[in-house]
Amino acid sequence: MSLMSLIAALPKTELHLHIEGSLEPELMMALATKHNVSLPYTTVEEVAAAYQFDSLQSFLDLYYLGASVLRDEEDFYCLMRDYLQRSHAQGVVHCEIMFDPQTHTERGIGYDVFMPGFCRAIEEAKQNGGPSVLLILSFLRHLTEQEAIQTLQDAKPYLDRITAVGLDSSEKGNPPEKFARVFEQAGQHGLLKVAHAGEEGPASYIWSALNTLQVDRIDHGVRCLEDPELVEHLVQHQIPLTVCPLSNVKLCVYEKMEQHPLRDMLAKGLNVTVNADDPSYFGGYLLENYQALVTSLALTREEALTLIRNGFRASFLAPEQKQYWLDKIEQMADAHP
Ligand SMILES: Nc1ncnc2[nH]cnc12
Ligand SMILES: [Zn+2]
Repeated sequence: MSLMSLIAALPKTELHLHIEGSLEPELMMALATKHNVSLPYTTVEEVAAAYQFDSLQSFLDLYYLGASVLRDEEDFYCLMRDYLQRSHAQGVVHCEIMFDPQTHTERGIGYDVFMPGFCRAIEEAKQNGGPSVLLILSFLRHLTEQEAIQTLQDAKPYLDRITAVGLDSSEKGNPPEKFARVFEQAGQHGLLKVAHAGEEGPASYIWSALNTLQVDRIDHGVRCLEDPELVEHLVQHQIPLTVCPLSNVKLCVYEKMEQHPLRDMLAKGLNVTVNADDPSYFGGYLLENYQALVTSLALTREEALTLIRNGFRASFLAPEQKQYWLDKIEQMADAHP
């Protein structure tokens, strides 16, 4: 069995996935027609051709534009259904999915529209043997903390469906400490915490996410490598980093996949996981990320197994569920030496 066939067959997690970033050009065009939304593209090929980014911001501009076609409950249902079908086909058994309420509420589309759509698709996946799903409510960091506090308030009727809060969007100039109070409030509601940090922003933002926001995981975190003391801290406390290789290359964090430090990070003992981020914008879902690591970095079988195990260890699953999947991985790895 080839390494890629083994990776494909093993149960896997997805811990860093923006549902709005899984909007495929086909669905975007269909919804633009349905709602009479005008986009600067007329064909799926034109959409794909526009996905050339030179920074996080250049991507975010198109990501928010794309999300503007999502209008009614059925649209959000289709978005989640399509993502869960694709990830199921790739052997993903558990997903922790971010959604950006403010991308929708700013357009007058409320929780009462997107939450029922998401939840219907999640229930359906559960009935059909698809992945289990936990939801992460992510605040847009280019907006104010007061707006994030309002967003958390508005989520109150839905908190039983939400596991954690997150922090995404334009990183530079919007440090984690800007959101100290809203993360504290989220903690008081019993929510877990993650934050994008050290993607484009400096290593100091990772310290701030840990010390000020008290996050359970860091999304991206690759720039920790610029601060040896931080690396030591992350290794010592085994803080999970949800790394997204295709995203990092597409957004020019690294020029080429061959330059990606993922194997060095593993060698240092960092608790690294592999994830897709915004698969329809970055050229692939979870397996395409693994494929890139195997092809461009010569990822080994042991490293691949470590990454896959780390995904379950870093997840918000209950300990017995983690153990169930970790045992399955060992059985399957033993059966295919
Ligand atoms: N990779 C990313 N970084 C920051 N914000 C995002 N929103 C969606 N994808 C993102
Ligand atoms: Zn992200």
